[in-house]
Amino acid sequence: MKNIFVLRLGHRPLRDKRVTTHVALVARAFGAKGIYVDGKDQKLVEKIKDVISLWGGSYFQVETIADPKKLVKTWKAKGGTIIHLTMYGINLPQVQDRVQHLDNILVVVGAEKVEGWYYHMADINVAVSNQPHSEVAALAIFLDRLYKGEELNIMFGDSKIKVIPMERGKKVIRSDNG
Ligand SMILES: C[S@@+](CC[C@H](N)C(=O)[O-])C[C@H]1O[C@@H](n2cnc3c(N)ncnc32)[C@H](O)[C@@H]1O
Repeated sequence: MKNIFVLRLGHRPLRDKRVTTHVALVARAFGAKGIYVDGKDQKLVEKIKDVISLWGGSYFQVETIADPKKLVKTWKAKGGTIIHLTMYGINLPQVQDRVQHLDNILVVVGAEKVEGWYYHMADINVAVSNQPHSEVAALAIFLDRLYKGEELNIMFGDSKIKVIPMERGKKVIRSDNG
């Protein structure tokens, strides 16, 4: 698994609760090692930790941070790459070969308008099509191209619950008598 972290900018606890939760769930499910959320929201952190406790992935870090610019500067100073997902960037098919060789990426996604500073600091501003849509969709497709689809087979060895895939119906097994 690559060293991929997500930085979710501009989280507003009341308005963005659901979308930021989905950004975090996509990050965990599709092969990131953690998420930094710009803003204070302990409830959100607890919610993601509850999912991790049941579905596994205890390595996945969830942290709220007060100074996202410091994180970006530190990430770059340590030799990591900043990928900012924005509809104004270079469309993903044109940069995916370059991106697939990278191991150490901070993927930045916004909520509302993202400050120009992030566009300048990014090593690549990547668009997932040049049409407006959602940070959840953009992150999912970015991770899928980065891992060439292999993230869909991800297994969490420490999960307490496991889905038994079937064409019809729902079956899960639990190892914790829950
Ligand atoms: C709802 S959009 C807000 C976009 C906002 N109007 C702006 O100017 O940045 C929230 C986030 O979704 C992501 N996003 C939306 N459309 C995208 C696209 N086509 N490609 C990549 N990321 C996208 C970006 O990270 C963006 O900051």
